[in-house]
Amino acid sequence: MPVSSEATADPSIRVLESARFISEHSNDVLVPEEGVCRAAKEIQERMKKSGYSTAEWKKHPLNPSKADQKAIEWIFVVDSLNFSFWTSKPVDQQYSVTLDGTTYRGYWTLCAAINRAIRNGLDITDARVYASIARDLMEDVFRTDDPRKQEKMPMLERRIKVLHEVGRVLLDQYAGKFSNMVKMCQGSAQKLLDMVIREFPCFRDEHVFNGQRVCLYKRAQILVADIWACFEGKGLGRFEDIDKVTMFADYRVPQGLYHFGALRYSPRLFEFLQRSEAAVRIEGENEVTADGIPAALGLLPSGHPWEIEIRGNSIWAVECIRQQILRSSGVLVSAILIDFYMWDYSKLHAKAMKDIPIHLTRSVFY
Ligand SMILES: Nc1nc2c(c(CN[C@H]3C=C[C@H](O)[C@@H]3O)cn2[C@@H]2O[C@H](COP(=O)(O)O)[C@@H](O)[C@H]2O)c(=O)[nH]1
Repeated sequence: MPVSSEATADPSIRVLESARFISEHSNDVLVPEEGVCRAAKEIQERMKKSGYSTAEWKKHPLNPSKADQKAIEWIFVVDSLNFSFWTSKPVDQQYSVTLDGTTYRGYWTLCAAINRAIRNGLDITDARVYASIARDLMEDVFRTDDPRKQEKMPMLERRIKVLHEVGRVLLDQYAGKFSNMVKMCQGSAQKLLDMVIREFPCFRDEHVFNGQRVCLYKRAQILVADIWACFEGKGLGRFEDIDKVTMFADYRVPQGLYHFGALRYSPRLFEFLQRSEAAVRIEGENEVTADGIPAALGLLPSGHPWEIEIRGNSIWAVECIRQQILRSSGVLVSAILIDFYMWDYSKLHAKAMKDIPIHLTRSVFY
């Protein structure tokens, strides 16, 4: 199934076609039918019991509690930097940020650091601030408050470059506000995705797999999904075509899908992933390649076939789960809510998943 390479097809449709193409041409990752059925049953029951909905989004203490234009600027900066938090360090050495007595790791360090900066008087969600922010200021934004910890926020240089790039475009063409781009899409998530992918190269999560261009658009789609969830599908977060948005291909949800049996790796891939975590723990990620991406033994370079197989099959697995839930119960669940649920579940049950390795890629895409 060749991927519609033309930009005419909606971005999320291009992602879904890419996911199907990747799944049909994978050698080391599989979406087992019986695992999908088991996962669909389990996930649907759990989501129903927890009453999982967009209302959950604002309940998290680090997410904006009010759906307004400030929240949109906050979501835009966070989702511009929403990539590559994984660490091979033991928990007590991991980079962390503490806010209001809670210590955060992984993705949540980004949100805690942004909120701490705003409280300290630096409005890091204002394009006039971040479009030209200096390195020392960004080091302070992401400082850890535990002097015993050596580890820092990964890929600081790339994060500064991303902020400069996206801030410049907003100031030059959208009066410095991402909410102006949201208003221009007239309630179409796909139109907004098109604009984001066109205007911001760092969101252009596209690769070549098996000779075909494939689109994964993880950060562009989660940006739209976070706005939709924050506004609970109303006002500026009302998108009549939101249901086309797919799962967001990161490195955490594949772990949860594997745990539920909806994803399987070949023995050689599984063993490589296990060894990588150990290798990176010993080796560290010292040397940095030309474009500022750290390289080391055991890392999967961005665009590696195995990385694309894991990410593409994760999108496809969630689509199969979504279709299985519809078939078995007549209930239409969005890929977004399945994704949000699976991500939260994977974080909550990290211990139960510790023997399922994640792939280690340093990338600005996820
Ligand atoms: N597929 C998917 N990937 C997601 C998220 C989120 C955060 N969204 C939550 C925030 C508000 C809503 O309540 C959402 O639940 C972050 N990530 C990705 O995970 C990785 C971080 O993992 P760790 O190192 O373990 O923290 C990294 O690639 C990051 O880009 C999601 O929802 N889905």
